[in-house]
Amino acid sequence: MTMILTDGSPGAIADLVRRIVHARRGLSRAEVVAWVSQFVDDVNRADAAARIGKVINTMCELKDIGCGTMRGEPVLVAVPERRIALPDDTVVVLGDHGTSGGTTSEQLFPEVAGGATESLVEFLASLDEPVSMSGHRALETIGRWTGDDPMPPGLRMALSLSGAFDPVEQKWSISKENASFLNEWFNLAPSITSSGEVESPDESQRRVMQAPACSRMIVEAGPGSGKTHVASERVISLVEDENLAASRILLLSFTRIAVAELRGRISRRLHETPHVASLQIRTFDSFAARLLAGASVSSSGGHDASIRAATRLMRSDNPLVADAISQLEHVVIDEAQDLVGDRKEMCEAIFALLDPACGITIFGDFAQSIYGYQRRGTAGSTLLTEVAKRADFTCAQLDRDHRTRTESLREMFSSVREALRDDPAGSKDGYFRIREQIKSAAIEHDITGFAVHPSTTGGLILTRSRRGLFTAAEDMRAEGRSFKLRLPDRPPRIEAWIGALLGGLPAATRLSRDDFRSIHEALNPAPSRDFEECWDILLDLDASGRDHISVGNIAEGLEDPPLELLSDYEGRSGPLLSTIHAIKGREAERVMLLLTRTPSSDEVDWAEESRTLYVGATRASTELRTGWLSQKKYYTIGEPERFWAARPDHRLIEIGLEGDLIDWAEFVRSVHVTNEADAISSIWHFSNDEPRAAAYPDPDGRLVLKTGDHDGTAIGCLSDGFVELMQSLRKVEPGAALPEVVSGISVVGATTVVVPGRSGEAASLALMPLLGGFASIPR
Ligand SMILES: Nc1ncnc2c1ncn2[C@@H]1O[C@H](COP(=O)(O)OP(=O)(O)OP(=O)(O)O)[C@@H](O)[C@H]1O
Repeated sequence: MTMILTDGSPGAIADLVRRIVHARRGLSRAEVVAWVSQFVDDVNRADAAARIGKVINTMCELKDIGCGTMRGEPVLVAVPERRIALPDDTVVVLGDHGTSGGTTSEQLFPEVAGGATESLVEFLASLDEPVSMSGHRALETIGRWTGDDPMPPGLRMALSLSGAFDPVEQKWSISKENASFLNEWFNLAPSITSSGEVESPDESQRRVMQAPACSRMIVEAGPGSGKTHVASERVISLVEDENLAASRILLLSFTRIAVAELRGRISRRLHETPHVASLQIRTFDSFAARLLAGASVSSSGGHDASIRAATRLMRSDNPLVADAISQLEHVVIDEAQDLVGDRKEMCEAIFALLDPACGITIFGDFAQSIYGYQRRGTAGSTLLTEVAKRADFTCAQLDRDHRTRTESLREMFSSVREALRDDPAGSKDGYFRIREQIKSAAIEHDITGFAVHPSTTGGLILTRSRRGLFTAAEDMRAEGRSFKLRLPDRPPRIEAWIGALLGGLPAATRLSRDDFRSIHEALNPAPSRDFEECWDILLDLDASGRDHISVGNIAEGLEDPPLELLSDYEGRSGPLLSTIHAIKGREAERVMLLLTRTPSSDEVDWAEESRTLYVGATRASTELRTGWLSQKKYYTIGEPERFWAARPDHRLIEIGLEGDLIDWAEFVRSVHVTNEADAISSIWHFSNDEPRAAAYPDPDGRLVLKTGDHDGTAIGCLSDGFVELMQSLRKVEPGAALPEVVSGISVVGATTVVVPGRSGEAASLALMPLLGGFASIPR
């Protein structure tokens, strides 16, 4: 072995460590440190030893060398070689390779020519702890860790492999490709834009934003033209420039997430405006629920039934309702191309009651109309097409695409939209032509192994159908990849710690900071947010401006929860898997659009299929890829569709859709829950452990979900709707005897729920489990 005086760089130290371990196959750690120290040119021996120690730790962590103990003494041993391909196409080698990286190399691991044994994707996927670091600043190619918290081990390992990394100084220098890969992998670059920055409008946007408050306007424009952006700017301008009172503006959109995003953006901009909280920014469903509650009309049977009841109410000449609606001075509606059936009729009922001076701004894009199956016989009719026929509306356009970052995407966004406009009826040939146009705008297409493709570390993975989504999730799982899953038709999730801490307390309960601290400290397992963070969130929700909180106020604040407490997916890190339908209106830098060879089913609506592909492809701002998916076979049942499968002695049925559990108040009443706090504590424990639960029949003929066996704590109760479906799968009458047990139900999390007060009392809080997977029903 030649003796070299090193510059003390981590790469040089690693090289020396590797040499001696390679030569001796295994020796004590102290011996390695002593041997390497003599070559390190540092006057302070203790510093040098500490430096060498850190490098050795990093090498052990990455299994470049093995570490263990022999007779109580730490030892280092040689381990087999692994070659890891990095996103920038270089290959680094770990383990017992006998390759010298050169004594001045900044890199901890030498680069080699030739094939790799695994990719960085596989390496990172194999780590135990998936890491999502959203909220941190994105990594630059040259940088230094400045977070107050210690650098997560996953990031440390990834940086060590990706280029020059100094584990002592926590500094790095890596290639552009590797940096962008790591940003995606660790969620460092926000992939779904929800930025609240003020962007200066283009001319066409300005015309819409600044139109007189009384104008009635349809704004029909393509993806990325800023419809949602302009919808919120329109509201801001109505308040700031046209002096409309916040309470007289109604903005309706589809999902709670979209509404929370709009509300967040608008209230940040209007924070100095008095009564900004009285802006009515709602989903169609919550608008209907409010209207019914205001008129003391109760409605059961889910969202669609409430929408129909609200429409009937508005058409019933009820003076209170007519008065409330006629007070409005402006109504804004987003995504009008998807307003069909009951929701479309509800909007028309609203319009009929508006004062003639009330303005209306409707945003939509014909090319993104993808809810045809809701139409029920009124083919082609959406709020957008209906209003376009009215003489009292003018049409405006937005003419710039603000989403795309590449020329090929920009070109595809507009040419496919033209193709869709030219052929509204659609055809099979037209569909395949559009598919080819989309594929040629992709930076890669025909990807077959999307689940091992290095691009699928972040961004969106989109499927046409739920069936495709389930299959894609299974493929990712089989490769050990972490991902987030957005299942349509699932209940919304509000962070569970609120229900876990305050659930079951009477609405009138008041808590001081110290009271809350002791509840927070006692919660086991501890919530993911620390005491200070939780307290600040609750003070905001309470909104009374006092230094204590009341449960009733928090419950009221959660009726329109802020975005930071809401999520519409399960899983913590990795790309977001979603159906195209469930992702409309959102965007990401990177999109993997998964195609199936031909759309299945006998009666294909080719125009709708084409528009759906278009919506999927236009979510991408920078990188679009297309891949192939071979869908698994499942049977479906019910509306919305859910999967089931037959087994020799049982059937499996998908569980966890919205409405599969009865609501909290009914659960407490009908299952005779005497101690709500106990039930909530069990739900909290259960949702953290994510084990399986089972449902057992009770004497009243209900299927009660329990932890453990029949004597476990009740944590929920299956709804009549679910039980009916289940009985029909068993091919028995709905009222026939229930099975002795329905097992295998996964508790995938929990959500805080608001429990409406009885007869005018304030609302309170509870915690409900979120279910997933397939329930097993004996034949
Ligand atoms: N004037 C502008 N300047 C800069 N960025 C803008 C501007 N207008 C919109 N954007 C940005 O462009 C992107 C697309 O905007 P937005 O999502 O509102 O479009 P959209 O028309 O609603 O799209 P889609 O129909 O696909 O839902 C967003 O990231 C938005 O912040």
